[in-house]
Amino acid sequence: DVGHAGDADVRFCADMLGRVSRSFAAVIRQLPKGLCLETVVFYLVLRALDTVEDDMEAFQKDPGAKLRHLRGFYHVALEDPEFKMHGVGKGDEARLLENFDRVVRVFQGLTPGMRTVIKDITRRMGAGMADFVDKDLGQGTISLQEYDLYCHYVAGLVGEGLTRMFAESGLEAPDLATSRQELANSMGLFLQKTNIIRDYLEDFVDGRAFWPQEVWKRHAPSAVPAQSLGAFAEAEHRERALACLDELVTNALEHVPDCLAYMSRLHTPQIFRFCAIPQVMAIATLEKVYHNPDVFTGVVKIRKGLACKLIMEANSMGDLYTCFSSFAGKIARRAAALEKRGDSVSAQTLRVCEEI
Ligand SMILES: CC(C)(C)CN1C(=O)[C@@H](CC(=O)N[C@@H](CC(=O)O)C(=O)O)O[C@H](c2cccc3ccccc23)c2cc(Cl)ccc21
Repeated sequence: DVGHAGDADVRFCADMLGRVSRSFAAVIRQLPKGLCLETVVFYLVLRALDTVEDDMEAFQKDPGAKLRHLRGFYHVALEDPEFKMHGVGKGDEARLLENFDRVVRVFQGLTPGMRTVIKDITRRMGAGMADFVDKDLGQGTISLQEYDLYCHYVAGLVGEGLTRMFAESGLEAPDLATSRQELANSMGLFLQKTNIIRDYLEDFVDGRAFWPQEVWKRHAPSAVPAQSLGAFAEAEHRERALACLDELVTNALEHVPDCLAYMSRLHTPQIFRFCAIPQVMAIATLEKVYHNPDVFTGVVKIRKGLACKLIMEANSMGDLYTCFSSFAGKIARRAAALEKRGDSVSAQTLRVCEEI
């Protein structure tokens, strides 16, 4: 029972989830009652916010409007049961915003505790996104510290929100929500950094560059910002581009011990799987992109067959240790071979892989 939100609204949310998130929808649906609908709403609210942040055309005539929408989304969107947005995003994401009032009515049917978490995370994420819109990400984030801060806003906060929702549902211990913020943050950073590394070309074509200048300047031919990032796609800069890529993969791998520590504290099987499946997909993706020039000419995705195998082997910490050490071992072997050829980054990669 979700209060005055009609069944039609709940059905809309369930249908929309399947449209905006390919394989992850099935993972959310297996969550227990008392957490499933809450997570669907949370996912859709975050997706709506992400759609506003991502739209580079809709606010061209009034850039201030994007900042106002991002900073005000938690209040305007989640308080107004008639809230809709037209002309933002495309395809199913635009449809989500045009019918957002239906999500709001389901949100308002959730318990006060759940609403508090979702509203708090939406507020802080929107404010953080707005800060970075100003920084003109076309030049890439400046430093590794800003890279971590951006990932904290768009993904680390999701970890904090989910951790608090797990506790709110009574299915996981509250201590996970208080003392373990750092671990929950790492869960998000690991996923987001993997996405940013994998989506290099796609983002560059969209005029966005999330790769931190602090890293690619070290390897980029000339210090001309926007071109350098694009120059990586050209063959003659291939070696430098791969060194930059390997450094970012190594940086992402540093979060693995925290992610494993976080998941070792989960007790509910469905919640464990909900957290573990994106993690095993990410470690497999990092292994596939490490020192892989295809990253600069297309989007490197793991094969469907491997994805299915990973999903079947994400049921216990034993499964996770096996999966993570297997992929870390593959990366370490590639790094060792590169180090023999005088590669500069691979020694650091080896050190990080030995920690996993
Ligand atoms: C940016 C992001 C990593 C937070 C996005 N994010 C995720 O990536 C999804 C997975 C997903 O959407 N996969 C896509 C793959 C793809 O789109 O390429 C799929 O369709 O299979 O998982 C995360 C997610 C799941 C479980 C625990 C998490 C802890 C901290 C942070 C995020 C956590 C997620 C949970 C929620 Cl509630 C909302 C968003 C996310």
